[in-house]
Amino acid sequence: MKTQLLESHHEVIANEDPSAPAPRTEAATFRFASYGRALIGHGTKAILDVERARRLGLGPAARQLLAEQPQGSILAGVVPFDRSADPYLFVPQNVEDLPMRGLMHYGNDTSTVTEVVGEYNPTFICAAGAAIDQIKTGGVEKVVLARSLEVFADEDWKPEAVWQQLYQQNPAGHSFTISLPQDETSIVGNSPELIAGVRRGQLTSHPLAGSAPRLANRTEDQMAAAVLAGSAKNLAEHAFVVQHISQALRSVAKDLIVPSLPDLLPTGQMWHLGTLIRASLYKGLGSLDAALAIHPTPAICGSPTAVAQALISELEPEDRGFYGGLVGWMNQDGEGEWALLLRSAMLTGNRAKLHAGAGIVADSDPFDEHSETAAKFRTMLCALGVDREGSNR
Ligand SMILES: C=C(O[C@@H]1C=C(C(=O)O)C=C[C@H]1O)C(=O)O
Repeated sequence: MKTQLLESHHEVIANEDPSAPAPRTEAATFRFASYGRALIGHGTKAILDVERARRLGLGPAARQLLAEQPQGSILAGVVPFDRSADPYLFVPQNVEDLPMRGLMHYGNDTSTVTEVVGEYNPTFICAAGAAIDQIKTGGVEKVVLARSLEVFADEDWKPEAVWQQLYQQNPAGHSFTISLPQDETSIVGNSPELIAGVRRGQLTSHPLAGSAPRLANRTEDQMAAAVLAGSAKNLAEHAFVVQHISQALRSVAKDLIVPSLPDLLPTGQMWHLGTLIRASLYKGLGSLDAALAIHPTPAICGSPTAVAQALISELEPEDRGFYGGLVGWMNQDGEGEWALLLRSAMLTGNRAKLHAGAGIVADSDPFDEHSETAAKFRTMLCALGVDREGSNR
């Protein structure tokens, strides 16, 4: 799919020979794997000027920057959860489009974990209780609260190794790394949620809301999925997200096709309710415009958006940064993929900082929501080597 997306790309280096040695891509500034292929960006040719983005709007500024680049360039990067904070979007010096199977050379060779800090988080439980009180008072229906966790290793984390682990565990997700220009930090993750994908003008969005942890016993796991699919609370929460997104997409697309019932999406660690929405993107717009029209969805923020966002700033002890934002890429035809930035970690030296959140509604139980975030952490924890035996689905 990506080969077709980038068929006009003059810098693509094909690597279809299965006997060829795995290309080494340790120095990549961007990696984005989905559908069995990966875009690997090297170097940084240009960075989107945040002043230009403020002046023109992020979507138009991104398209303008791409139009100034040599044919075949792509824009890659991250947009924060908070739309008023600065994005980090850049044009890699060159980009390769490679089959994932040719890239997997790390195996289980990740750093050894020495300490995990924050597995039980009473502050989150109190914040969830306060959010439930606010919801019952009125003015806000749902707020998604997140918490963080730190994992330390005996040596520096290797973003590429963690990325390969994530892909191995969840090949159906969108596995990414981004090297940030400051602090020698990389963001790495495996998102199950496509906010906007565009190919030949056709837009797809696959919002998720409503979750349950996967279970080791096969029968129990199937039961958990069936319970989720029949849960009135989760179905209502899901329908609400789909309605919000369908409405928001009408500003950038037409001919929306919205299934009336969600499907069940399994990741290695979670079951989710998901709805595949399809539409035709208006001419002249790109995949980033579509993603920005939806972001932040009630699945990561809450509803109404502004009230939920204010409550998140009040109740969460730290700024989310890029967690809950967008990660992806776009080419000069506007095609591309933007995923929700979650099931992720910021890697700085030997420290990994993880985030996970859960949607709080009037009948939520703070302890259950804490458990849901614990289940969502498992994607990254397994990739980092904590609890790897729980990742064998
Ligand atoms: C907030 C997270 O996940 C989001 C919330 C979900 C839910 O409430 O069911 C499901 C998927 C994501 O949209 C996270 O993984 O940190």
